Amino acid sequence: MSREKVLEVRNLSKVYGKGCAKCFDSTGPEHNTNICPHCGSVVAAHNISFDLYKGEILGVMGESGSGKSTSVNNLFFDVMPTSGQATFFDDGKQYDLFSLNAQQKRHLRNHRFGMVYQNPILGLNFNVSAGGNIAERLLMTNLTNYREIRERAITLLRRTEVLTERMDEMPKNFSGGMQQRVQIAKALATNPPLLFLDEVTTGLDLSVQAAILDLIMEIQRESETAMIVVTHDLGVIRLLAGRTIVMKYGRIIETGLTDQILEDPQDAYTQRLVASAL
Ligand SMILES: Nc1ncnc2c1ncn2[C@@H]1O[C@H](COP(=O)(O)OP(=O)(O)OP(=O)(O)O)[C@@H](O)[C@H]1O
Repeated sequence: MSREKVLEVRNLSKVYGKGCAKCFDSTGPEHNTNICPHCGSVVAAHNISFDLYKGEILGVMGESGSGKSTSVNNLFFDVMPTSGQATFFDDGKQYDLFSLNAQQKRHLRNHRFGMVYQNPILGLNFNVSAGGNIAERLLMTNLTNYREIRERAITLLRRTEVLTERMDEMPKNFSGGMQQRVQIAKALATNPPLLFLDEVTTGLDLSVQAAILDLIMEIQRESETAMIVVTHDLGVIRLLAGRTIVMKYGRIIETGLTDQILEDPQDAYTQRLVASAL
């Protein structure tokens, strides 16, 4: 795997609420809470640091409420961080993500990042056809010709194994698995170098989950897209992620190669997570 850095995150923190001077020292795994006892604010993420390389899939694992989504949503600009830095490296350019203006953020979201949410309603426009959803994203690129856009949408839907006969139907008529495939097709429309996947198989039937995970692995093999996969599911981590971060009460409690973490977890919490999945 190439070691070209795509993303560098340093000391990212997010507090929901007004916050106080004691928030960080009074929360975290050693306090068994992410709620500050002094001011009631939620320390959703604190001191999150990691690097991501081209072609790599990084897993972010932890139980519900541990801060996984918050950490990723900061990077996709869905949430504003309380503090920290994140640098995105793209085509010889460097972007300090948390200092960008609204237009620059829009540019990265529309052209260079892709996001697939657990809930397809967040990633798809349910009032527009499947093909139209992809066209919306393609229109943000240089493609303006109707036929070219439709052909590219067909290619993407074929790639994600959505029947192209159904491309003019609304995604609300589709099964959950198909909605996820359309979301993935839409996210890939601009060939983004960075893709965020947040619990994308949660709630789907096991066989549908397996097919979506296969698709993600195929995409990784054939493109150099770097991905961050957020999940509470150890099976997803095992299959997809080369390296993994384990979070608890807003902190990273363990990080390393996925094989190592699963075979020899160092932290007691990770040991319990791994044991419970056996
Ligand atoms: N808008 C918000 N306002 C207040 N608290 C929030 C908000 N969003 C998230 N939180 C809190 O931040 C903490 C981390 O939430 P987050 O969604 O990042 O966790 P998660 O690990 O992704 O969990 P899940 O898998 O359930 O989504 C939780 O305690 C959550 O209740």
